[in-house]
Amino acid sequence: MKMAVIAPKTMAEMWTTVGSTIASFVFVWAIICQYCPNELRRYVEKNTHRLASFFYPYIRVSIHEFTGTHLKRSEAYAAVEAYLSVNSSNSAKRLQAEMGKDSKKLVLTMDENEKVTDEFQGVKVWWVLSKIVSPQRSIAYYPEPETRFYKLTFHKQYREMISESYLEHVMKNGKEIGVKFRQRKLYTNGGTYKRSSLKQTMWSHIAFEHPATFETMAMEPEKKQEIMEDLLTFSQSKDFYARIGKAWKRGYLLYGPPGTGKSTMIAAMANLLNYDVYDLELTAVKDNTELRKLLIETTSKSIVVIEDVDCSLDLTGQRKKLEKATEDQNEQGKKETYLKEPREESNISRVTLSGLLNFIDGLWSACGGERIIVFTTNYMEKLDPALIRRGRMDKHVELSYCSFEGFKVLVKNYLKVEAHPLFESIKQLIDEAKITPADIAETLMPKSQREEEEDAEKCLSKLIRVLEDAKKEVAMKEESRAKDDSLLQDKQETEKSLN
Ligand SMILES: Nc1ncnc2c1ncn2[C@@H]1O[C@H](COP(=O)(O)OP(=O)(O)OP(=O)(O)O)[C@@H](O)[C@H]1O
Ligand SMILES: [Mg+2]
Repeated sequence: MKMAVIAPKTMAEMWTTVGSTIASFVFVWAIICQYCPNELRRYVEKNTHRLASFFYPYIRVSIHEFTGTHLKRSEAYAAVEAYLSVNSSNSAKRLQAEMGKDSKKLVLTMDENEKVTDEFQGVKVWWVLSKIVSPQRSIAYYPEPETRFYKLTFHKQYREMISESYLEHVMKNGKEIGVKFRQRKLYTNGGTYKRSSLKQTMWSHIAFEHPATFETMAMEPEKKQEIMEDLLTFSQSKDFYARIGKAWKRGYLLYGPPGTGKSTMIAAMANLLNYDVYDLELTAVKDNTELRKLLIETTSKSIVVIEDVDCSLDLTGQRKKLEKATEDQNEQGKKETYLKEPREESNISRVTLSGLLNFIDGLWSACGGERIIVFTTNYMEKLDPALIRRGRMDKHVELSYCSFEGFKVLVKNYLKVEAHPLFESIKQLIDEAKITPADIAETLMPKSQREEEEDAEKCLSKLIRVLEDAKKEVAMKEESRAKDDSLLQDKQETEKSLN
């Protein structure tokens, strides 16, 4: 009974003493800060830290999302994030949820300031996710620049074991988990988002969910097989590239008329290799420096795509104009004039051909590794030869009008038909009709579920009519071209005879 009366009083007294000691310490510290010379202040500060760490038995390790001058998200941070999402999300009470692989399941990761415990070989460690908000706010409308970091705390007696075995275990597992569970992403640089700090990415992304595969692509089987083998060989050739001293990347140029499957093939490539896709909108890139920054921010195991590269920039023109300027009087002056011209209009992209060439195979292009660069174009002849020479664009793939082999793939995909008496007529027509897989796909598209099951014949008959019309059109075009050619020839001969 006596104890029960005395204990609260003693506790209260004790807290009063602790409180007044802290208050006196703060008071003395404030006086030191205000009146003491800097040297003395630094001396007191240093020794206070030493004293504190002498009594504090724990060690802390921070793993930042972006570090110092690094422009890329830290791989170590990503590995810790993945590791903790699997190993410790059960013990965290506040979690963040993000869509996982193929949008099937939510992946949970710990929320900011949440503390979780992990155990390794009987040793307990603690992880906390924190963030630092930079005191310099750039522009009021944009979010404050902030960086996040994981803080690992463990007892100092396990220092060696944690720094040698545990961290290695976290990195190894985290990377494996990251590859296994990550939702692949489709990135673009085309948005209106502006960077508020160096540490925010220039790419925005959504989940990559394109269903195209090489199996569903209409192409000659041998050509398809060759491309698939080339891609798989590339993805397994890390050591080979290191041995021959070449950056681990490969360039693909896909060319052909519209609707022949260039974009579809990029999706099929990404699905085959399990890569992310960076769809680079070149016209939205301000200049070569921004292009380089975008490149540095791409991760490995990715495909960087520039669609319709002939339309993206006046690459051929740029070079020609430059050459002309060089030939003209006052070489240097003219060259500079041209280069400065677009600066007046701030929206015009100032990416140059040499900037793009550097992007593909300059020194920076090697960072990250395991990257495929794909250009697509409808007009290969419009491109500067330097841009597409072998070594830069290692593989040139022509996607052309639909062949009979391609048709068989499409009809199997769309109508689930592998053989039909009407196939023979289609085989006779298809090469001369010069029709794209996109047009065939549209004709074969069942208008209802019933049609798919019951009326393949109707679709195939319709396709035959479409092919016949297309064949007639091709014949007419060829006839008119022949007429034009002969007219031109006549004109030239008349001119020659007059001269
Ligand atoms: N080779 C192909 N195999 C299967 N489907 C195809 C093929 N080519 C085209 N298609 C179909 O046609 C549509 C358009 O194709 P896609 O966008 O890939 O053509 P593209 O060559 O990229 O055209 P563009 O030059 O206009 O960008 C696709 O949605 C796809 O369904
Ligand atoms: Mg396309």
